[in-house]
Amino acid sequence: MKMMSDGTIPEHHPHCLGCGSENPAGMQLRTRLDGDVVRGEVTFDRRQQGAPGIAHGGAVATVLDDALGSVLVVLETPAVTANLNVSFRAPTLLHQPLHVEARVVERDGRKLHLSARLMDEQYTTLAEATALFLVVDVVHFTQGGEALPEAWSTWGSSTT
Ligand SMILES: CCCCCCCC/C=C\CCCCCCCC(=O)SCCNC(=O)CCNC(=O)[C@H](O)C(C)(C)COP(=O)(O)OP(=O)(O)OC[C@H]1O[C@@H](n2cnc3c(N)ncnc32)[C@H](O)[C@@H]1OP(=O)(O)O
Repeated sequence: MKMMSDGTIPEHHPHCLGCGSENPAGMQLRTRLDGDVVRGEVTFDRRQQGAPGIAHGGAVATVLDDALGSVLVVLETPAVTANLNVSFRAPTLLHQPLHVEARVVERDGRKLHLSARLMDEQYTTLAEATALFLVVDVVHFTQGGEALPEAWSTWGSSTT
């Protein structure tokens, strides 16, 4: 299990590994492990706006997918999103601190069934996702021709 000394989960985006930079679309998502659940906080701003004052659904899906990616870091298991199903339960407002959580539901061979939830400050659900991740060999991530983070070299890459 891979964590920093303060319990936070290291940044898992290869392009900004270790630099404390932003996630896709400029979203800052810091995650930590709480029992079996990855928890994090995120605040959307105008860069993620869809309708006026409201986050774009694609940005919401990105945060949920990214929180699920943190679960992979905890598991130290290379996997990719095969299917992501998002239910939007209430408008996600910009400029509000939000809670995110993600967890493993079930593992069946290469198939990782995961779930994630985005909540407002009062923990009211705004969006929830179920996802199928498929465990892949590390070779999968070399297809873009970029160097892989050193930390990934110790991860289990068994796909069985
Ligand atoms: C050692 C170090 C390693 C380091 C690793 C770091 C880990 C990453 C950590 C951090 C990363 C950054 C953050 C991540 C954040 C979010 C993750 C993303 O956004 S990932 C990008 C978007 N996703 C893709 O680009 C996938 C594109 N798709 C593919 O590459 C393939 O389709 C793939 C690998 C997913 C599956 O291809 P196949 O050839 O390996 O497997 P087949 O034979 O098609 O399927 C296997 C089983 O899964 C089912 N399956 C496949 N796709 C399905 C789907 N969409 N829905 C339902 N079932 C599906 C099939 O029906 C089959 O099931 P049956 O074995 O017959 O029971």
